Parts: sequence; C-alpha cells; structure tokens
Amino acid sequence: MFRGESFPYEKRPPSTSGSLSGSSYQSYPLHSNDARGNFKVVIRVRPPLPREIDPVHGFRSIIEVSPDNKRITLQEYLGAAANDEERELDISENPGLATFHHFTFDYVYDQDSTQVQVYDRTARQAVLSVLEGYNATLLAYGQTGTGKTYTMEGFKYNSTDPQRGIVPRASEEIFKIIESSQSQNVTFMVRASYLQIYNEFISDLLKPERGTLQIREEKRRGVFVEGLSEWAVRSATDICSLMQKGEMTRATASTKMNDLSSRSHAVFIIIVEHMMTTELEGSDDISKDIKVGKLNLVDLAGSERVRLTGATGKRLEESKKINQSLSALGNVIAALTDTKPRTHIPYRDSKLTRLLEDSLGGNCITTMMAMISPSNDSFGESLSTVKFANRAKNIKNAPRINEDVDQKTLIRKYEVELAKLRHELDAKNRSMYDMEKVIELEDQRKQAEADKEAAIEALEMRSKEFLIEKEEKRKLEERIKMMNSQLLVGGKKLEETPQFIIALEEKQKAIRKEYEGRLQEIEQERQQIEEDKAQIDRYKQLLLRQRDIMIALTARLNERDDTIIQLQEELDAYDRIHRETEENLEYQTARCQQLEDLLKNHGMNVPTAEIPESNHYKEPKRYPPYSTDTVTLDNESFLPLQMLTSEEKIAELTQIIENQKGEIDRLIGSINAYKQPVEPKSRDVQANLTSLQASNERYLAEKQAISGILENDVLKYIEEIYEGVRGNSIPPNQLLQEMQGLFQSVSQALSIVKNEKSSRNVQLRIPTQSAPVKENNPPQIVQQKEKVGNGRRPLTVDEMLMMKRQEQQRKRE
Ligand SMILES: Nc1ncnc2c1ncn2[C@@H]1O[C@H](COP(=O)(O)OP(=O)(O)OP(=O)(O)O)[C@@H](O)[C@H]1O
Repeated sequence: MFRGESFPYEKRPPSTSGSLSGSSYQSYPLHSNDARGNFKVVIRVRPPLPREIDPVHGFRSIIEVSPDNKRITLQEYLGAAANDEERELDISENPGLATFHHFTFDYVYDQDSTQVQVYDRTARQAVLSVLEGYNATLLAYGQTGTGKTYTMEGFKYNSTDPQRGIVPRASEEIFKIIESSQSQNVTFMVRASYLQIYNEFISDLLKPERGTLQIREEKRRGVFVEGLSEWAVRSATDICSLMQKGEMTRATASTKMNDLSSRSHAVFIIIVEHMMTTELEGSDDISKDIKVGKLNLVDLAGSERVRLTGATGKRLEESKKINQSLSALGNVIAALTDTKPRTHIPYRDSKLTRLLEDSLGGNCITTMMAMISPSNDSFGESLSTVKFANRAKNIKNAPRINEDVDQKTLIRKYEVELAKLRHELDAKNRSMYDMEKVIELEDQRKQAEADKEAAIEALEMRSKEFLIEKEEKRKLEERIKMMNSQLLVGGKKLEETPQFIIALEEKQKAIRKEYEGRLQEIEQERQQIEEDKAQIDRYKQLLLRQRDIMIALTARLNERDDTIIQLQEELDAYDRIHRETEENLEYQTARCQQLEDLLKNHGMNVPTAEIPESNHYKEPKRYPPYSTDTVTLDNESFLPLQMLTSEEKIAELTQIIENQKGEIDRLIGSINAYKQPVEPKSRDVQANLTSLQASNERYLAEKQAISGILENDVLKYIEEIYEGVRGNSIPPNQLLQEMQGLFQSVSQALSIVKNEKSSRNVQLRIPTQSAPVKENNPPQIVQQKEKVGNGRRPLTVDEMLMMKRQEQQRKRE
C-alpha cells in the first residue's frame, strides 16, 4: 500500500481509523523546566477555502491527525487524477499511488480546531510566563493563505467574537489577571509596540513617520529595535485599538492565494512590568521586586511559490524578500539543530532572524505554530512547512526571569516620577491653602472698607439733612419772632403773654427732645462706624502681620538656601584642596622616589631625615653634617649619612673653626719654638721665618673668611635648601644639583684649609729641638703643588666667594 521509505523523517503506516478530524481539547501543563520544553512546535490545519473545494466533487483532505493530536500524516498522491474524487478512486484501486508522510509534534490542531482551543492550549502558557517575568514568543509560520493572520489576530475585535485570535485573547487574559490581583502590594505596567519587516526594512506600525528603524543589542536588554514606540495600555481594548491602528499601516495585498495577503513580517510586542513591594520586618524599608516579561506575537509573511502566485513586478520583489528571510530562518534553525554543535549561528543574515535571536535558542519560551492547508494542491508547500517545523523541534531555549537588577524599568521610573509629582502637589496644596486664607481675609477687608464707605456716606447724608433742618428751624423761629412782634394779645405783645411763653417752652422742649433723640441716633451710628473702622484696622493689622510672617519665612528660606549654597561651595573648595594636595603629594612622592632612585643608582646613601608630616608638629630643621668620613670629594656623588639640627650644625661648624684656630695656635707655637734656636744660625732660616709669618697672616685671614662663609653664607644656603625641601618648592633635580654645589663649595673651602695646613707641613720640614737641623742640610721650601685632590687646583677664598656670589645672582635671576 505504501511507497518506499524515502524520507529521513518519521514515517508510519496510515491510521486505520481513517478519521481526518477528531481533535479534542485537553488541559495542558503550563510550565516545563526542561530545555526542550521551552521550544514547542505545533501544527494547525486550516479548513479548506471555497477556492479549494470542487463545486461538483466536493473536497477531500490529504491530512490526517491522530486522535491524541500528537501525530500528523500527509498523503502524497503520485498519479495524475484531476479532482479529489477521481484521485481517491485512483488510490483505492492502486494503493501504490499514495505515500504517507508521518510526523510527531507537541500538538496538532486539525481543521475543526477553534480559536479558543488554540489559545488555551498553546498561547495561554506563554502569556502566563510573561506575567512571571519571562520572555515568550508565539511564531506563526506557513505558506501564504494558510491562516497565520487568522490564528494570531482573527478579524474581529470585540471581546465576544469567537473568531478573535491570540493577540486579543492574550491581552484580555493579561488584564483579567491584573484586575483579579487584589493585593495592594502588586503594581503592573503594560505597554505595547507593533512593528513590521517589509522588504528587509523595519518600521514602526504605530508611528510610521519614524521611518526605518535599526536593531540593537544590549547585554541586559538583549536584542531590541531602537526608536520603536511603546504605548502604555490600561485595557484589552487599548491593545485592540493599537492593533487596528497598526493593521491599517501594515503592508498587505491581494494575491492569487489570499485576498488579503500579508506582505511583511509583523511583530506585536506586549511588555508587562510587575512590581511586588514587601515591608521588611523590623524596619521601615520596603523591598521592591520588579520583573519584566515580554511577549512577542509574530505573524510571518507567507512563503509562496512564485510559479503558483504568478507574482510580477513589486509583488515579485516582495516575494523574493519574504522567501529570502524565511530561508535565513531555516538556516538558523538548521544551525541550531545540527547534530554537530556549531559556533556560528547566522542570525545576522536577515532582519527577521536577528530580531528573533532571543526567541531562537536564547532567553525565551517559544512556540512555533506551523500552518498548513489540507488541500492536495498545496501538498508540496504543506510538506515543506511540516518538515521545517519538524527540524525546529530540536531547538533548545534557556529562558530566565528578567529581574530589574539595573533599576531601569519604566515602572521604577514612573514610581520616582510619581513620588516627585505627589510631593509637588502637596507643596502646591499647602500654598493653595495659604492663598485661600489670604484671599478670604482680603475679601473681608474689602467688605469692611465698603461698609465703612457706606457708613461715612450715610453719616454725611444725615449731617446734611440735619443742617438743612437746623436752617429751616432757624428760619421758622425768625418768622415766628417776626410775626409775634406784630401781634398783640390783651394789649401785650403775643410773645409776652404767659400762654405763648408756655406754649413756646413746650414747643421748644418737644423740638429739643426730638433733636436730642436724633443726636443720640447719630451718636450711635457714629459709634458703630468707629467700631467698624476699628475692626477694619484690626483686619489690616492682621493682614500686615501675616504678610510680615510670610516675608520673614521667605527670607529664612532664602537664608537657608544661601547657607546650603555656601556650605556646598566650601565643601567643593575643601574637595578641590584635598584633591590638589593629594595630587601634589603624589607628585612629590614620585619625585622623591626618582631622587632616591637616582641616589641609589649613583651608589649613595639615601638621607633618612624626615620631613614633618603635619603642621601641628614641627621637627627642628636639619642640615647635612660636614664630615670627611661621609663626604667624598668626588664631584658627582656624596651625601651625609645623618642630618643635623641647626644647633648641632652650628656646634659642628664652631668646632671645626675652633680646631682650625687650635691648629693655627699650635703652628705659631711650633714656629716660635723653631725661631729661638735657629734664628742666629741661618739667613735662609730667617727669610723662611718671615715668609712663614706672612703665610700665617694670610692663613689667618683666609681662615676668618672661611669661617664667615661657613657661618653666614653656607648656613643660610643650607637653610634655604632645607626650606625648599620642606615647602616642596625646589624640584628634586635642582635640589640635588644645589646640594652637590653646596657640598662641593664647603668641601673645597675646607680642603683649602686642610691643604693650607698640609702645605705648611710640607713646605716646612721644621727640625724639632731633639733633632736639630744640620747646617749643610737646611730646611727646604717645597713649592706648593698646583694640583690637589682630584688633580685640580683648589680655589682661593676670593675665587670661591666670587663663585658663590655669582651663583646666588644666577638664582635670583
Ligand atoms: N482556522 C481557520 N478557520 C477558518 N478560516 C480560516 C482559518 N485559517 C484561515 N482561514 C481563512 O483563510 C484565509 C487566509 O488566512 P490568512 O490571511 O490568515 O492567511 P495567512 O497565512 O496570514 O496569509 P498570508 O501569509 O498571505 O498573509 C482567510 O480568509 C481566513 O479567514
């Protein structure tokens, strides 16, 4: 019944059940810890499309799915029958005309499978992993028109449509879980992006104006698209809106194989940041555990046979690019699943493989969903798709939870931003409250002012009325008076009659009473106005006090700011000084080290004199001693073994001078002793004595000059050098040269003294009293040799002083 076993993949006899459907939904484990379990491959067979169904003979599928939905068999017909019915007949008569190709996968969805089954069994696990902080990828692969877009998106976007695909269902699930998490300690942040790779160019489907984007890689972040927009979303509806928006930009076209064929690879990305706060026991601190999961929902463009689609022009170019990138995907899978482990995986051969680097053999839980058609017309493409998927089964991924170790998650940035904004809001509220109080008081003040104005106005009115009434009363009185003066009652003037006087008095009383009443009223009003005024003044005082308080507070705040700035500046200055001191110290240490090395290189001892370490304790100054034991007359190398304090140095120099004086005295004594016995004996001796005396005088003068140099110039010179060393103002090289010069000068001065002494000893072979000089063997005057020490003539004191002055002059310049 079956043709030969010509395929390297698993081939089994066809199922005897003959059923080509029969899938059933089963619950599925959500987590798998083995590496193999982190890369799953499932197959989905779509139902036949109208164009694949023969209107006369109907449709016969070439696909068989096992009842446990693990195995799939593709029937290959080798005959020439044109339609499904004839083909079936052909095979039943001649079974050799059919070959069956068997494969096993993690799951096989037959043509009756529903969107919800695919989501629950395959996609849900990925979504839950993302909420735990893993990266997960769902990858739809297959020939054009086999249902990739249908599986990933579906075509309707309302939450009850059973046709909706993985993207809307995944977003619903994510927000359902977030909403069900009641804990106050858990915060989520969800954002989404949508991109496409079209003709090997990446673009942002939600911000197409950004143009072509590039792929980058960072150690912590992995591979990502630079400049891709991320949209914070708060509901599944938000995500669906983004999807719809992106769909409008995505490159699609009507082809022979699919009315709405995707011409680009599309990746919908959902990132879920998830923060858990925990109060640490025994402290006010809160630990924040942040995880970041990323879900890549990839809808690849379909592979297509140009022969079948008949593509030309732009479509042909698109097809070539699609097929190229899919073949790069095949190469990466081949490299990853090669039995001999390969060091190079060609991820960089296409944008698609570069973008999916983490999903293919990296930090990700990946599921590849390979779509096929059940139609005999698509056998070739279906077989190649299934073989492709079969190879991908062996990919091993190594997912890990992405924890926010570098504190760069958006959620953390939002936290910080929120805290800042809350702080600002609090401050604003406080100042608002203060402002409200001030406004209220100001209103009260205005009201009081208005009341006062009204009261004054009323008072003025009343006063005017009062004056008018007074005037009228005066006029009335005058008239009465005038009329009275004309009336006579009982012979008397009317105003003189007792009735008139009584009536007048009563009238006057009544008027007085009335006016007194009015005056009282006015006085009351006046008092009221006075009180109002006092109240207004009190308000004014209150406002002024408040204003003063606010001014004082502002001044105190400014003062505090100034103090902070001042302290900061001081701190900066301290820092700078500290840094400079450290740098200087390092420089001096390095120079000293150089100096020590130089000394050592010349075989000299390194002076052990220590420079005071702090300003609080000052070591006494120290000077190099003069000692023939420790000072060599070699021009290039000498150094005292131990430095002397100034007292020791003066004592040493005084001692040297004393010694020299003693030597002179001894010589004078010797001369005198010699003079006595030999004077009468020889004229030569007499001449010798005269010359000796002259020499002695010169010698004494020289000794005095040398003492002067030693006591004044040399000591000062030593002090200068010492100060230079202590203050680090003399570079070590110059210091070395100066010290060498100094010691050379001192040595030469002293050597003059010694040579003077020794030359005298040599010049005069003075006979002692116990060994008198023979007449025929008079004392000989030996000419002083020009060469001393290392063969050079020693300098005279004058020359030496001149040199010293010249040197000091040079230094001053
Ligand atoms: N499981 C299914 N049930 C019902 N109809 C389906 C199914 N799968 C695919 N279809 C239908 O098949 C047609 C092609 O599907 P779809 O556009 O999803 O293919 P595609 O693989 O994305 O193609 P392309 O690669 O060209 O974009 C659509 O009309 C779709 O409705």
